[in-house]
Amino acid sequence: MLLLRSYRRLAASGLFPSYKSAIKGALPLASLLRPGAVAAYATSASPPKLLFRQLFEHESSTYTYLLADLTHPDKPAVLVDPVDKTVDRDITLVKELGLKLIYAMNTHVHADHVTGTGLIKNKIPGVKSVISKASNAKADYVIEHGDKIYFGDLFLEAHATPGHTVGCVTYVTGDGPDQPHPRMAFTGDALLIRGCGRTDFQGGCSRKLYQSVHSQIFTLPKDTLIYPSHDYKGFTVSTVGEEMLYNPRLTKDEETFKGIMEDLKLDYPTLIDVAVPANMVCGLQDVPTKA
Ligand SMILES: N[C@@H](CCC(=O)N[C@@H](CSS)C(=O)NCC(=O)O)C(=O)O
Ligand SMILES: [Fe+2]
Repeated sequence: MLLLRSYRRLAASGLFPSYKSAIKGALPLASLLRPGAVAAYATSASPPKLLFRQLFEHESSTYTYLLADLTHPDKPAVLVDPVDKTVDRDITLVKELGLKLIYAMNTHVHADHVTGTGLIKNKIPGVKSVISKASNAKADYVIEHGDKIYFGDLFLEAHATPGHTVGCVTYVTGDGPDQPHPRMAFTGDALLIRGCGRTDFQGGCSRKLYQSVHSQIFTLPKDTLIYPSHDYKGFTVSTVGEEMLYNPRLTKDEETFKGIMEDLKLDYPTLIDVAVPANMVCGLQDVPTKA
């Protein structure tokens, strides 16, 4: 009876044929009464709470993430790792979707691109910048391990994951009835898909990175979705379980990992001398002063 009542509620929402027409034949009655079948409809028809978009900036191969709580009247939203070059695209999207951007957050002080945080703050008054205290960078809010950044009923919890830089954090969606399942982890450059961030500048340390990933990311539920700051190979998303099995660097023991990182011999990012000083102040010095 309870299951039928919940189907009636769904039918009333207009998403499914009415209860009567379903009974008449749109769906066999047996499937209506099978608890699994009805539960599946209830799950897929519940209004989505989380709005999630993965956005890409081609020059630096950077992902920016937009998250919002759609069931809150204000539709509060956060942007993770916005890039200066794509700020107008991101702001247009936020406006088109009717969201209220409240935080522009960084996973770390980026070395390869200038953050869009400063430009966004200038273009949307009221938006607050967020970065870790350990990064020593300037922002409206400096967060520490365990801090929760709320947008509506949803939140991102900061997990300190140093090693690529001293101040790297991974933002993880919360657990609980309101929070998205599976969880999502925005790993910055700590963990890339089938890779990881380099450890040869900005206080980088391969041992720290190894311990960060193993203690803070690989301990999350295996179905946790991994969303990194960059991808250079065409990947968009992975899972904790997948990286624990197939990451060519982090599946090795710590000593082997250290050797791999020492042998990378990557060129310094082209923009490092511009990007790091700019990002230490959340990109603000690039913002034209208002008349
Ligand atoms: N060629 C790019 C920089 C590429 C690079 O160094 N990427 C970083 C992340 S941005 S700090 C990295 O950690 N890469 C790891 C790897 O294994 O590639 C440029 O010039 O901007
Ligand atoms: Fe980085």
